[in-house]
Amino acid sequence: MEKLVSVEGVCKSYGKRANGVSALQDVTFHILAGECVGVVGESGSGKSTLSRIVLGLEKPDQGKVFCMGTSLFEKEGCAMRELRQHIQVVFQDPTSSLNQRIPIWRSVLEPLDNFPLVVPPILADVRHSRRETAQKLLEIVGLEEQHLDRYPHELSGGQRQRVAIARGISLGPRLLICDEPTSSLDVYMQAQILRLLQELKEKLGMSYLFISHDLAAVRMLSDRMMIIQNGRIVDQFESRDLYSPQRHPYTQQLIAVVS
Ligand SMILES: Nc1ncnc2c1ncn2[C@@H]1O[C@H](COP(=O)(O)OP(=O)(O)OP(=O)(O)O)[C@@H](O)[C@H]1O
Repeated sequence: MEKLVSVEGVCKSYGKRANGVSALQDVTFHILAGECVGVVGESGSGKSTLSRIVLGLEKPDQGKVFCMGTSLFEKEGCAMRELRQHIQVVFQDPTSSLNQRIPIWRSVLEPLDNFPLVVPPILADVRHSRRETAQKLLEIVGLEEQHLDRYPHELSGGQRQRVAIARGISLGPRLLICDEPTSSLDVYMQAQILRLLQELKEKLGMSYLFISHDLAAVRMLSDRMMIIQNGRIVDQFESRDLYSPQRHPYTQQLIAVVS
């Protein structure tokens, strides 16, 4: 199967070397087309640094990231922009990722407005109309027409996260990075958003890099899992093998904490 993303020997430090923080150390993994790879780690283990690097927002000090066979940091201008269109992200806090001053329908369209020539297959029949495009995107994430003209503060946290997901899928990306997408929600909403992500994975066939400190959530959605500790991937396995006795001692510690 096609390797959609390859991360090879990535290292990243912040601050001066002697007393700096090593956020990622020799990180290597890949994501296949249509696959969901989960990353679990404690606070400060390097998860968000990894997502920023795969998004192309931060350069690694060492190592390479390939997206669809092209090195992410060797491209510039239009080529980089085109590559970025295929990697989208949903962050933890939907409130800060949505503009409070514009209605939901305009927020949903922002990524498409930045790429006016992109017509993802799911929007082919409505792309001629901005309003219909926004409505279709909301429908796909389980919101209704009545939500189009509301402002972010007029929605619940779970509904705002659905809007953020609608934006995330609007360009028909090959990879959706979900960086703690359920952490700001209550348990009931968390389950709903996980179910939505699961449905979208099946419907749209995109890959996910699903980042969380929640072992159970990651296991539910992921085909494969990686455990990150102090910037290093210490364990990688098929999700069904989470409880295998062969797991790394640190993975076993994480399991013990939640069981
Ligand atoms: N811009 C930065 N400047 C300095 N240090 C940073 C910066 N970004 C991250 N770090 C440090 O790098 C390490 C990894 O941080 P990162 O945010 O990637 O971890 P995380 O696993 O996402 O944590 P959390 O779950 O709390 O968000 C931490 O020690 C953090 O303090």
